Amino acid sequence: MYRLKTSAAFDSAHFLAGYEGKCANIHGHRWIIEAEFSGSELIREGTERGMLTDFGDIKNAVRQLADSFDHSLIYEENSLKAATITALEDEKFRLIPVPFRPTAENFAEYFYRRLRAAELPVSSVAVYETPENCAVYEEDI
Ligand SMILES: Nc1nc2c(c(=O)[nH]1)N=C([C@H](O)[C@H](O)COP(=O)(O)OP(=O)(O)OP(=O)(O)O)CN2
Ligand SMILES: [Zn+2]
Repeated sequence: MYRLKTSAAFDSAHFLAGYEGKCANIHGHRWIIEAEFSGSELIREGTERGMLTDFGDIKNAVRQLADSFDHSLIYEENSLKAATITALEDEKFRLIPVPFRPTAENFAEYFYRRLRAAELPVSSVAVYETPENCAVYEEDI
């Protein structure tokens, strides 16, 4: 089995609606997406011979996911009043609604599924909210 890893970071704000504690307030993280790709067969011919998949492809895919959230306020759909959203948009803030509570666990699954949809051989995704804390998503076999 071969395993490749790549990571990318983004700096964004979020809050956990309905949380009892400080994380209910808007606060920021330097989120790190660490994705692992695996397989038992290497490419046999062509420019990618001897590779599981080109580092360039997985690096770009994870980088694009990170950039799509960078320097934004990520919020769960229906967790902010319409008037609040309008006011923030009027200020030209970058708002990103997500259809899930923006926890490290949900982000790990979301990024995993996005990488799968891109037909990359992803096997797990870890999302760090702080250098010490991360959530890992991998599919049950
Ligand atoms: N299982 C999870 N627990 C929590 C998540 C999560 O995504 N999954 N997220 C949060 C909050 O986003 C919060 O920002 C993280 O809180 P905390 O661990 O307290 O972060 P700090 O490192 O900033 O805490 P200090 O102890 O103040 O340094 C909460 N839980
Ligand atoms: Zn947080």
